[in-house]
Amino acid sequence: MTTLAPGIHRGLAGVVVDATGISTVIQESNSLTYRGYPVQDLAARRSFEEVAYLLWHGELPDPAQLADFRSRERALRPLDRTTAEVLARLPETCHPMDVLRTAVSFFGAEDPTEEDGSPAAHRTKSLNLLAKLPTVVAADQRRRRGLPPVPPDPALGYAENFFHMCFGAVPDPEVVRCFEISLVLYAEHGFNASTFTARVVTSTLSDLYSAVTAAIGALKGPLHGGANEAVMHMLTEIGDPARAPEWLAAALAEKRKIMGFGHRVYKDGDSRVPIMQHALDSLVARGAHPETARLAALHAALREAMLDHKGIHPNLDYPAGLAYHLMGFDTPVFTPLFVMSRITGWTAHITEQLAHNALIRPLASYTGPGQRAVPAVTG
Ligand SMILES: CC(=O)SCCNC(=O)CCNC(=O)[C@H](O)C(C)(C)COP(=O)(O)OP(=O)(O)OC[C@H]1O[C@@H](n2cnc3c(N)ncnc32)[C@H](O)[C@@H]1OP(=O)(O)O
Ligand SMILES: O=C([O-])CC(=O)C(=O)O
Repeated sequence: MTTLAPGIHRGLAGVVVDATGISTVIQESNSLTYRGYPVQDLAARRSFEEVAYLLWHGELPDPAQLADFRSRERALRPLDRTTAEVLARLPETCHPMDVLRTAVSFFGAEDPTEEDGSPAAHRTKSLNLLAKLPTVVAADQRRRRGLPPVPPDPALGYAENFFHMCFGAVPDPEVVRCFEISLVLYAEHGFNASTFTARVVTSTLSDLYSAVTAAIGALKGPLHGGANEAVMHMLTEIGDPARAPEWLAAALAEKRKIMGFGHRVYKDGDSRVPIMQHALDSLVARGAHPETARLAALHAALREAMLDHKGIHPNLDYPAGLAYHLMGFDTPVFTPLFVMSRITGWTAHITEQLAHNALIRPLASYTGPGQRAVPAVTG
């Protein structure tokens, strides 16, 4: 391991770079709050739409505010023809996160108010993205399955409508509820890498679409949001629950990172995991299929082996990855599902960054060659 000069914090580990009023992890009680409300209570009692409103406005909506928010979100869901055509031209070999990144960039290019950074303009743009991203994700999954898009249904809530656009049907309320819980848990998590990326872009006084496009790029990586997809690939690679300890020992010997485990902030377990694991358990209990039982046993066996070998706990991506598989989503779509939720946290942070802006520009300790003369050109 490289020894760093004093004062260097590689990866900004442990560095507090600004203040935020949006969310916090309370280490002593291993809990997470959004605007002061414990996330487990929000997941149990509130819809994802209410949580989005809370993150953006600072307070939960009253019934009239919620009704207005819901009707505006529902009206904004359809994609215009040009956007649908642009996205349909992207090669099917590209990752669904590339489709989302392109979509957000295109929404910015189409928006004549792109440069308007006022809080009111930000709220309109954020709601537009919240409403349209599921339409993009669902149409993309269907295209890859060789199916035409299913238009959004304004009679359905956010989570139900997403299932409807993906599969042409809404599953049992219990499955929809598990999905909604995952959206609430994924919505916001402080200065994580993608949110920080959005804040860096915003700090130059660039526009919201540029910040969100960059955040999608940061979330795609497997050390961050890409881990929920990577969990499923890993479970497929291991295959048999009995193989989990031996597979893990070999992977750790090769210094591989085990996807869905570990966290920069939580060292004794991610506060969101018990809630998501409970939702996953309820999905497993519904599935009579032997494949579901095998995957659940494998998931548990790897979690136990990781705790035994390394003492490292799972993060939210570990139960969310398998839960999304059991809900019927294709594996490459798992990280876009994270985007559909985190768009709320990103845009709340973009607005907060602008309200107290300072250009984010750290320093580096130089380790290259000392100053030297440029040699004369020969020949
Ligand atoms: C929603 C989210 O974005 S949550 C994060 C999702 N990402 C993942 O699941 C990817 C796998 N996890 C990891 O790579 C890491 O745990 C991270 C990137 C999340 C956090 O990393 P850091 O805070 O930088 O911790 P760091 O990588 O220094 O780990 C500390 C020690 O634990 C080990 N460790 C941490 N996580 C893992 C893991 N998943 N697999 C194997 N070893 C691990 C490291 O190898 C290191 O060991 P060492 O001290 O012997 O070198
Ligand atoms: O906080 C982090 O570093 C990663 C994470 O769990 C999240 O973004 O939800």
